Amino acid sequence: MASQSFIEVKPDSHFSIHNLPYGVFKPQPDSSARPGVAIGDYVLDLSEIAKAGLFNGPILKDSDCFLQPNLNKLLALGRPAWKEARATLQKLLSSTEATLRDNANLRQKALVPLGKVEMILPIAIGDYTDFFSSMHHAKNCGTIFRGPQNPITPNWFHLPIAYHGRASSIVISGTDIIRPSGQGHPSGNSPPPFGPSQKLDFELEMAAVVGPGNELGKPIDVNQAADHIFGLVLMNDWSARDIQAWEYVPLGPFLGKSFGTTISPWIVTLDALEPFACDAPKQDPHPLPYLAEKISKNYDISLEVQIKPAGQQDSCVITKSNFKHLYWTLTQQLAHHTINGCNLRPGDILGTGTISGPEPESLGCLLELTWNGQKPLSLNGTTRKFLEDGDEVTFTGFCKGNGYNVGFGTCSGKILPSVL
Ligand SMILES: O=C(O)/C=C/C(=O)CC(=O)CC(=O)O
Ligand SMILES: [Ca+2]
Ligand SMILES: [Mg+2]
Repeated sequence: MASQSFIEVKPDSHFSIHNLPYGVFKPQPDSSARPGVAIGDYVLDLSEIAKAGLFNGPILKDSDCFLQPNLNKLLALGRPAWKEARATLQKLLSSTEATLRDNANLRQKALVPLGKVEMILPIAIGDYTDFFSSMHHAKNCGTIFRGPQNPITPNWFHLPIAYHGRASSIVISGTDIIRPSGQGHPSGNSPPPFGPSQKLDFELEMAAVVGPGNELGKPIDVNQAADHIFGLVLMNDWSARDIQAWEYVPLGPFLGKSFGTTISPWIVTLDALEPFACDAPKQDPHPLPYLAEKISKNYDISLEVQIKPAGQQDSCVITKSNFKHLYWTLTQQLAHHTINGCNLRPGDILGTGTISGPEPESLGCLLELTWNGQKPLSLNGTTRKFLEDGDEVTFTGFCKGNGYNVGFGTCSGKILPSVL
C-alpha cells in the first residue's frame, strides 16, 4: 500500500493517505454538491476523477456514483466497490504515481483547498436510530435517575437498547442549534412548567453509516453485519434533559432530542479504521446466539469534547473518552436492529449512544459530568451545569498510527437563544 502522498500531509493532520474519508462539498457557494475525499489540507473532487475516467476498476468504471449530490449510491454498492475505490484513490494520490501528480490541469480541477469549500450532509438519511451501548453511561444515568441499587435495567445486558431518532433534524457540523422549549417535570400539584430548556446537554457519540442494508423480513447475520457498515462519523445527540425527563416515560425520548443532532462532515471508512481494531469488552452474560459474533471488535478512537463560551477566545477540554469503551459492538447493534425483519437502507445512521469511559474525566455528557447539575464544572474561570446560550461545543476524534493519523476532523455546534 502507498504510504506517502505527493500532497503534503502535516504530521498532526487527520487526513493522511491511510484515511481518505468521504464527504460531500461545494467548491463555490453556487456550485453543485459533489463527493470528495480529504487529503492533507485538500479535498479531492471525485466527480472530476470520475469524469477523467480514473475510476477504472471492474465495479466502478461505468458507475455514476461519484456524480451524485450524496454518497447513497456508493453506499448501496457495498464493500467490494468501497475497496476498489480506496485502492484507486490511494494509488492516484501516492507519491510514486504520475497520473494526477504530473497532470497540472487535472490537479487544478480536482484538488480544492479544504478552507475554501462548504461541506454539506454527505448522505440522504432516511432513518436514524440511537443506541445506548456504553455500560458506564447506562450505569451513571441509571444511578442519577433511579438510584445506586439497580442502576442498569436487566434487559440492558441482553440486548442493545435503542430509540428511533428523528432524521429530519440531523445537521452538518457548524450549524447553530436553537435552544428548544418544552414542558418540564411539574412540582407537586402544579401544571408542568413550559419554557426554554434549562438543562441543555450534548452527548458524545459516533454513528455508523449503513451500506447496502437488507430487504424487509430478512435479518442480517451478525457475522456479516460489518459488510453493511460503510464507516463512522462523530455525532452530537443534543439533549434537553428537563424535557426528556418528563416526556420519556413510558415510550422513550421524543422532543428532548429531536430538535437537532449534529454529525461531522467526513465519514471515515471501516477499511481505514481496521488497523485500529481492538477486542470489545467481554460480555457477561453471553448474548443470545443471534448476537454472539465470531469476532467482537471495537476501535481505538480517542475522543475529546471542548466547550468555548460566548465571547471567550479559548476552548476548554472538558472530557476525553474512547470508542473502545462500548459494550455492544456496531455489528451487534446492526444485527439486533434487523432481527425482527426491519429493513435498513443505504444512508441510514445508527448512533452508538453516549460514549462514556470508566473514569470521571471520561464521561460523555454534562448530565454525568455535573451529576445532573449538582457538581458544576469549571471552565476558563467560569462554571457550567448545562449549556448556556453562545456556548460552542466541539468534538474531535482520531486514531494514532505510526507517524500518521486517521481522524474525523471536528463536529461542532453553537447554542443560540430560544425563539419562544
Ligand atoms: O436510564 C435512563 O432512564 C435514562 C437514560 C438517559 O437519559 C440516556 C439518554 O439520554 C439516552 C441516550 O443516550 O440518547
Ligand atoms: Ca443519545
Ligand atoms: Mg438528537
